[in-house]
Amino acid sequence: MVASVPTSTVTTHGVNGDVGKGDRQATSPGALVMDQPEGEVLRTVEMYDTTLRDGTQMEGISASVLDKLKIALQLHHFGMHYIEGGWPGSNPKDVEFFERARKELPAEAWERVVAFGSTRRKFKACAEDKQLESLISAGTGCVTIVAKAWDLHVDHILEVPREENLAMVRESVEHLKMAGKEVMLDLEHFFDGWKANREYTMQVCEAAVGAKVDVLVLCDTNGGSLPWEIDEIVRDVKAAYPGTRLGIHCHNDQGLAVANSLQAVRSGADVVQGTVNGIGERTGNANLMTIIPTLQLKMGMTGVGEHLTNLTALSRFTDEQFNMAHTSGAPFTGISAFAHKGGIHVSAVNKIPDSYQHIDPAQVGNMKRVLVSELSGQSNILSKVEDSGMASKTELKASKVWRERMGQVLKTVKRLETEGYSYEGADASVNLLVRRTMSGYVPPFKLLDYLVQIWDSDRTPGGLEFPSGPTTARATVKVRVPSMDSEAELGIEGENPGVRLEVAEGNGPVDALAKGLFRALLPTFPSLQSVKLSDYKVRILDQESATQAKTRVLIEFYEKSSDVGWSTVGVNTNIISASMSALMDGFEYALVEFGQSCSIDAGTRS
Ligand SMILES: CC(=O)SCCNC(=O)CCNC(=O)[C@H](O)C(C)(C)COP(=O)(O)OP(=O)(O)OC[C@H]1O[C@@H](n2cnc3c(N)ncnc32)[C@H](O)[C@@H]1OP(=O)(O)O
Ligand SMILES: CC(C)C(=O)C(=O)O
Repeated sequence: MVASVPTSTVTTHGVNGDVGKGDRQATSPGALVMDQPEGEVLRTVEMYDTTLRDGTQMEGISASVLDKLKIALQLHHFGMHYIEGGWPGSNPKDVEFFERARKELPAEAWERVVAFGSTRRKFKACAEDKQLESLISAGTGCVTIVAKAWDLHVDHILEVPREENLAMVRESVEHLKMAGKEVMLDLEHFFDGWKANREYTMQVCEAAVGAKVDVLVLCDTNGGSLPWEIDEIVRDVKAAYPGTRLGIHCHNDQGLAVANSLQAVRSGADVVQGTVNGIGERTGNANLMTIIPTLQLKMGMTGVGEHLTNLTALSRFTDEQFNMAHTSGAPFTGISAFAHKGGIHVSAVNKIPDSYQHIDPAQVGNMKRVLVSELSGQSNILSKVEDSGMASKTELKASKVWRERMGQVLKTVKRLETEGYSYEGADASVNLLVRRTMSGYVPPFKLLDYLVQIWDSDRTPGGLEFPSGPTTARATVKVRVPSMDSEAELGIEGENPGVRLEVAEGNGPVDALAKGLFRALLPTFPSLQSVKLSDYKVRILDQESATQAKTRVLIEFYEKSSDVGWSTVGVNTNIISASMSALMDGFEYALVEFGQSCSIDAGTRS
């Protein structure tokens, strides 16, 4: 399998070996090239992904066959060396996964898929073991089986004589090797077993190595080991079996799975098992989204090569498939992983990005973000102005007017955040705060008034026949569009040429208001056609005020053709007013950012 995926082979260079200048430059600033056992110059470490097997053992996760196929394909594109697909002896869904993966995945992806199972059942011949049979018929080139390595499990869980467990290991490995498989043996509870009875764990290894196992995977199943214990034990097994590839499989019960896996690699492990985003049984598995960039950027290995820039995309795609909320603070891949909020941090990263970033976010496909909040200094606002293209860094530095504007915006942000606004998730509202300080800025429209009626569709208040079904609200929206003042010049009749009054119904008051605003603005600004609302979040700020509480509304928008998104904020004790402020900011931002396309379409006016 190694030979079939040369581009994504992880290679380490020992300090004692000939580490070229180019290799060192590939690491991040200040990173140390990994030290290896003396005399070892070049070593290959492979990435073994168990998202689709151990990952799905996490509470709350249930994946369809299609989900698993989609993830397997992405893992392949990412350059993962081994993709454990599931346990065909466990359930029909996993059987179907292997059947479909063989037919539907590209051949090179299928070559990387691994079937998982266990050693034969106790006191049973391998040839009669249905579970081993299902592993063989899954058709993968590589098979991984789990075996007991801790005498406690042999005596009290499996409840067999220790000799029988050794026979289960030896015969199962031999059986699968006879079937032509590459065989990995997951030695469950290896570290606990070694600490309790080193001699027995070594006998288990001996049985497997004697049967020509390809990889001995040492598992920290309960996740209770410490990095220095991992170091001692991996080195011990490596010394005993220098010619056998070793794997590491760590659980995260102490939050040490990544550290333990990296330590195991330093101590001699050749294959690292883990999952995307660290999902897995209990507190999860070792997070490959942290391990891979660390190996590649900090430990001088080639990792998954140029695929590393897809790390963030893979991480978020997998969350999406499993319907899990993305962890914003996830190292490397989280949306907050390179987000800077404190003014002192932003001031520094604006000068030298590495001052508060351990790597360049682009290396893992992530990006630096600057947040605006009450903890900001002028540097935060400066960043936003520069990013939006309103002014260049040089202009911003040289211009007294800009400095005053930014000071004014900062003051406004701090005052409004005291009142309940939160700007860190509302970049578009920040952008408009800046624009509104600029002389000559004319908002593309002005809200004159609005009215919302709501009703319970099951009743007919006042004897009126209110519509039933999803429609529960009606909004009347009146706006003034300065650019329409020219309508009179174009010969379009009307009492108030710059004013538009529209009515719309929706499945709630905010929906009706959004539709009303769209309707009022679209004829003048057809570019709004491609603007969509994607999310609406409400937060009650002072719950103790009960129904009089202040409400913060955050609305997310996106523009369909460019897929660019933006968010706005509104705060009020009246949820409708808060929503209307956020809605208006969203539309105003769309018009100033994506062009106002002020073609007056008289035909749409009735
Ligand atoms: C550390 C890990 O994560 S290992 C992977 C764990 N993942 C899973 O268990 C998910 C998939 N599991 C399943 O679908 C089911 O548990 C099956 C199909 C494997 C087995 O189901 P059942 O036959 O009903 O057995 P059950 O799950 O109740 O118990 C497990 C049996 O396997 C035995 N067993 C455990 N490990 C091994 C092993 N390495 N080799 C052989 N037998 C084993 C246990 O002793 C127990 O048998 P016993 O009741 O005779 O003592
Ligand atoms: C089967 C093995 C790898 C396992 O999941 C564990 O030991 O945690």
